[in-house]
Amino acid sequence: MRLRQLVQPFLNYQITGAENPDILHIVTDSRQAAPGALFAAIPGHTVDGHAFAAQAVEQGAVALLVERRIEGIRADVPQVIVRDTRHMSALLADRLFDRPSRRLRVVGVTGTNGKTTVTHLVRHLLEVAGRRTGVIGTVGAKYGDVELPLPNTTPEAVEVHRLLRTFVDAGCSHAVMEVSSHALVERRAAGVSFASAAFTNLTQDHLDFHGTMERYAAAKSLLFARLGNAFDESAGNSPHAVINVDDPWAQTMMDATTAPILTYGLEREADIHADDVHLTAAGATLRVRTPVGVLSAQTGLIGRFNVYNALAAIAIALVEGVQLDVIAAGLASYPGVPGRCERIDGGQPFGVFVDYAHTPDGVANVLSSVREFAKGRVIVVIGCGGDRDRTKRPRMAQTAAELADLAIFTSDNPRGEDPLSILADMREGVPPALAAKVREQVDRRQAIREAIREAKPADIVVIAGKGHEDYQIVGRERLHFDDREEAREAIAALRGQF
Ligand SMILES: CC(=O)N[C@H]1[C@@H](OP(=O)(O)OP(=O)(O)OC[C@H]2O[C@@H](n3ccc(=O)[nH]c3=O)[C@H](O)[C@@H]2O)O[C@H](CO)[C@@H](O)[C@@H]1O[C@H](C)C(=O)N[C@@H](C)C(=O)N[C@H](CCC(=O)O)C(=O)O
Ligand SMILES: Nc1ncnc2c1ncn2[C@@H]1O[C@H](COP(=O)(O)OP(=O)(O)OP(=O)(O)O)[C@@H](O)[C@H]1O
Ligand SMILES: N[C@H](CCC[C@H](N)C(=O)O)C(=O)O
Ligand SMILES: [Mg+2]
Repeated sequence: MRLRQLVQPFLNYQITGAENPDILHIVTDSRQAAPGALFAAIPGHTVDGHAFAAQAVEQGAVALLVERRIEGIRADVPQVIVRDTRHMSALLADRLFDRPSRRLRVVGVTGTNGKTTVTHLVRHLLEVAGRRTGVIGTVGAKYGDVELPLPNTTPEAVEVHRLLRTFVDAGCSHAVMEVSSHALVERRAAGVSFASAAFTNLTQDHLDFHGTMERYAAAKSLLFARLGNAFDESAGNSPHAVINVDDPWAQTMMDATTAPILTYGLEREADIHADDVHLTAAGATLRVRTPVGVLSAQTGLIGRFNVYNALAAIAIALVEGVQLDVIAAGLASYPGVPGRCERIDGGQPFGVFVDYAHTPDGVANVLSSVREFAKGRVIVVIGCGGDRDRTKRPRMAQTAAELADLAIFTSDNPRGEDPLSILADMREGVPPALAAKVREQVDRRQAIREAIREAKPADIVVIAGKGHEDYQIVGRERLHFDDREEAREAIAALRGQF
């Protein structure tokens, strides 16, 4: 599409020169600029993309999207000057890719915990119902048999629209995406027309970025505030807000939206309400009242928190018109998400789970869930990520020390921080009375080995915080490291003793 045609619907811009190049793609990283690219210069948290405009032009960019005119750029390269390049790059990508989100039913899932689990479960339910569905989130993008790695839970906006276009071209009718709070603040989902949006819960995380829980909640509520705007009804059902009514922040999300609301929960009265739940070591059985009838279901997902995730997925599937019996079949056949309570079985006489709990609430949930069926002790290996919310460290540590019989504190992704100082932050959360339950081993590999060597028959070892990650970020390096591989090796090393 020609540059002037691309920007024409947006009134508030200025453009330099008289050129009108053909725009083939939009890039926000100068290193990806190529002939035919429009380079969008984004002021980031670490550097300002405007500093790389000249480099983008050298690499072939034919136009620039900027917040101020950049001197020294060739006159035949037009500069489109706008107030907010992050926002405008999203809207232009939506237009360049021919509005892919309007050709799909896009479901957005937000909340502190459970997004990956819910999105993958929804994808499974929709696929069982015969709807081809793409997913975007922490473990990457997936459609059909294709899996693509992604740098963030919600990628930047141009990438989001590009992926949605890929899903349309691959014949998908639906897309399910995790919408993180960072993404909402940074407008990574701008221009996406959502068919429905779900809220799982809000507990402490990311206070380094948002400052307070109120601001964190306000970020999440942005997804509900815009729900249904510019929605094309010919595409299907009206957009719905799907809300976990048992969460204390539910009302904030409900107040933000003008869309119809479908609530789910276990405690309070809800449209989708589980009124008979049995948790077992193998998962859960549940009886769920819905506006269209009663559903008896069984799931292999472990723990009460996963019953909430299942209810969110049931609600979304209902909004998308999936029949109750198909939902029940889908719940029963769902294989689970990599790195979320993933069972590692190397023939050992104790349980080993790799889990992604990386918030105080996530740690409490996974440890209390395994406690319900553990016949022996619960041992946890846990660390906290560097360069992220420090205030959650002592709380995660305290929760681990309270709920486990033995907690081995170790490194997660130290990033730019000294692993020992992260351990010191964790230690501060442990009350003296619990100190005897805690050990420290800064080397994660050794910590996993120690936990597995320590386990006796019927104990359960939970390796928390890194889940599906197959790397460890130390300084600026990303080294291969996979908790599941490490656990298997540690078990194999003991095999003669079982
Ligand atoms: C704090 C934050 O959100 N950072 C995100 C942000 O980076 P940034 O604003 O710091 O970018 P920057 O490095 O300053 O660069 C500014 C601009 O210059 C460009 N640039 C830079 C260098 C160069 O040579 N040429 C060039 O053009 C960059 O491409 C960018 O457009 O924009 C980048 C591109 O979209 C993101 O990858 C990056 O995520 C970083 C890696 C990150 O760690 N983000 C975390 C906090 C995050 O977003 N997490 C959420 C939630 C996770 C969850 O709990 O689910 C997520 O959605 O992943
Ligand atoms: N509904 C829930 N409530 C509380 N904790 C949960 C819930 N679902 C999952 N968890 C815990 O949080 C961890 C992460 O789950 P999941 O990956 O589904 O969340 P997420 O919201 O996608 O996380 P992220 O913000 O990292 O993308 C799980 O491994 C589990 O320990
Ligand atoms: N999506 C989460 C992942 C945290 C996982 C943990 N392994 C860490 O590195 O802190 C975040 O961006 O905070
Ligand atoms: Mg996720």
